[in-house]
Amino acid sequence: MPRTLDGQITMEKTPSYFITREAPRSTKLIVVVRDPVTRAVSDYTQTLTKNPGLPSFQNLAFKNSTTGLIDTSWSAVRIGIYAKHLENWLRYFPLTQFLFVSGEKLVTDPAGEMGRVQDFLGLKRVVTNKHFYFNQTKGFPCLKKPEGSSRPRCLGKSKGRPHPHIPADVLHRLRDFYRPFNMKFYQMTGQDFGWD
Ligand SMILES: Nc1ncnc2c1ncn2[C@@H]1O[C@H](COP(=O)(O)OS(=O)(=O)O)[C@@H](OP(=O)(O)O)[C@H]1O
Repeated sequence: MPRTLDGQITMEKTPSYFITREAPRSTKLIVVVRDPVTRAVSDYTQTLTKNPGLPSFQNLAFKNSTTGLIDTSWSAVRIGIYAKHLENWLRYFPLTQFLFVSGEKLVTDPAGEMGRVQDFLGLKRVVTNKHFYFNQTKGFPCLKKPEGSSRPRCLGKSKGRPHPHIPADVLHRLRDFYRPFNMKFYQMTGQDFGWD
């Protein structure tokens, strides 16, 4: 991470920070969370692109496919148990240092979520609705015209990839598995993300 000078804000992002041991103390923490079931499939999709010989999603998600026992040691599943990870974080950081951004709203209302981010960081609301448009081809919002560029800018090919088909009963079992953790997470954050 680069040194931060007076008047500057250093931003760093990766999902794995949420489950790692090392993290600076005096910092604001922004966590983008989406439905853990979709998150697991997204995670799997990303790994599948790098390793096409990967076993099926259901092979990795279940310890035992007959009993439906979920394999929580698989990181794609484990990361989505947000309440557990947040429990650890709250041992060291107060809830006020966190902002939880809805991954779903980031797609349906990017300006709204960015408004919350700017408020949380104590910044003027510079990024607003007028900076976004919905790109039909990409199927996601994109930036109209980033600073210093004359062209619109969407996120790269690796963001917003189509997901493989996962059997409905597999998704159903996973949804049942996450439900109590989701409820706990809503309670802890005071936000209902509407994943059920
Ligand atoms: N505007 C816009 N354009 C494209 N994609 C968008 C956008 N907003 C949110 N998303 C969602 O971001 C998901 C990928 O982000 P990740 O945080 O998983 O990426 S990474 O882990 O840092 O590689 C990615 O997940 P997948 O759909 O599974 O690819 C997207 O759903």
